[in-house]
Amino acid sequence: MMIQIEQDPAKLGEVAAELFVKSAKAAIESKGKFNVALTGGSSPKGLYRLLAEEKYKSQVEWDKVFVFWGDERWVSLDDDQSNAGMAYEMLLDHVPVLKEHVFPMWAAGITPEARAQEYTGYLKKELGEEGVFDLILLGMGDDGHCASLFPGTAVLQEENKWVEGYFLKSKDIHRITLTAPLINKAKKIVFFVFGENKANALYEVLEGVRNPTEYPSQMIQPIAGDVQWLVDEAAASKLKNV
Ligand SMILES: O=C(O)[C@H](O)[C@@H](O)[C@H](O)[C@H](O)COP(=O)(O)O
Repeated sequence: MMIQIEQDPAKLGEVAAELFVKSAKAAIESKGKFNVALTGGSSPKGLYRLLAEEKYKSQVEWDKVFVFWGDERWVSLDDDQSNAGMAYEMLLDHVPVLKEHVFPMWAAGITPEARAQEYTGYLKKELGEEGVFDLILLGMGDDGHCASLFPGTAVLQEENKWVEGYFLKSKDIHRITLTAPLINKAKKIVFFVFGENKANALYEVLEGVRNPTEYPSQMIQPIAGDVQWLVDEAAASKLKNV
């Protein structure tokens, strides 16, 4: 586990962009492709903007990049709430990624539960049975959730499935999410945690007693890979061991 704290979130966007490029290069060099899961929320926007700029864009072999998501709100791509819609707008529409290599979680005319199975099929095809992502980006909510692993939800108990679709009562919306066991197989996981409203949850997740039902981000402990936390000073303000 590594934690980097900066006053300015823009600096962390640059750190993440360097890391994305490095991770893509290493994966493409070793196996000819890069499997990445993107995150929604506001925190990764700086990273997406940078990756769409020439400086970083030119360093990635986009035709070898396979794009998935950590989670999605069950809304169509043109909805303001769509994580995939945001990523297209900020990044994917501006880089030469191949359309058939981009896998939004939402699809029309199917239930989120059935889509979760379908999505698992795409993952098995591109990642293989091992299910090891090269890179997974995650945000964290002020309640300690990440992806759509929300406090007190049944998906937190999942041990086998890679993807789950379910109705999130507290937000009155269906969600689809990668499960913790799949996320934990990744080579590299990067958390973005920006803003004072995250300070309490971040303290609980990193330094509080173990209680993943209440603070699901505590479940993210890669088996063989590593996790890097990119945190601004406001979000880090309650941490003691840094
Ligand atoms: O669909 C979602 O709800 C997101 O993927 C979620 O997990 C997000 O990353 C956090 O809520 C942090 O969001 P912010 O970056 O906007 O604080």
